[in-house]
Amino acid sequence: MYALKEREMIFVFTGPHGAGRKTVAEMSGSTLGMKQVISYTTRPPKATEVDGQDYHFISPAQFVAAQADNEFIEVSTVNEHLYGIKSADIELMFQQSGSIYLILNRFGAQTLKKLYGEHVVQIFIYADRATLEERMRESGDSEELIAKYLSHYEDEMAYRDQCDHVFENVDLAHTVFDLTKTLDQNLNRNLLDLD
Ligand SMILES: Nc1ncnc2c1ncn2[C@@H]1O[C@H](COP(=O)(O)OP(=O)(O)OP(=O)(O)O)[C@@H](O)[C@H]1O
Ligand SMILES: Nc1nc2c(ncn2[C@@H]2O[C@H](COP(=O)(O)O)[C@@H](O)[C@H]2O)c(=O)[nH]1
Repeated sequence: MYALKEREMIFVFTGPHGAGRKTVAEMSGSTLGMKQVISYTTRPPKATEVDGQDYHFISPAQFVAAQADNEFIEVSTVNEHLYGIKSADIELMFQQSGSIYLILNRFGAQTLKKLYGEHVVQIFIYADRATLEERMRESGDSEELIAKYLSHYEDEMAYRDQCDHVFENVDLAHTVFDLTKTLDQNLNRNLLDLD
């Protein structure tokens, strides 16, 4: 496991699927010069997804081999597919930036908190169930997939109390504004004059 240096910080974005975690994390992350650690998954890519950008898409055999080599710091199964974060990727991203971010379900968030303690800031992004359903439908997810994702909604929502910051993502510009300000304060930079 990569040993963090004193000032290195990990921001974990968690919350229900489709809440906008990826969207807001990328927007605030790029403003603050943070690097994302991309997960590996055995899930097939969706039409709009790019390998190496959204996920590293690998076969179940490749995933199992990497797991046997102890390459993953954390592994989770979601809707019958495997997801994981490689320790080497955390180290690599820290070579490029003093703070990194990941987008994980509650199990991944919990694991990173356990491993890295005070270095981890957990950020919960959510929207109400009907809004998420509408967003998933708009993005072209099948009814079967929408039902699968929504079956985790209540469990993911219950994790909000474990998180350091909670944002309801209704108006995107508003969420990104508040989030960027919060991250900036967590980094003790106060570089941004957002008021
Ligand atoms: N505030 C918002 N208002 C309307 N649409 C939004 C808002 N935020 C994000 N979206 C849209 O909702 C969809 C889901 O967003 P995103 O992929 O960022 O969510 P996520 O929580 O990362 O989910 P996933 O589990 O797919 O990674 C995307 O089509 C995105 O453009
Ligand atoms: N615990 C982990 N959760 C992860 C990881 N990579 C992604 N995720 C989360 O899984 C669900 C499903 O993702 P989807 O892209 O298939 O909709 C979602 O909540 C992701 O944030 C990981 O490495 N570990």
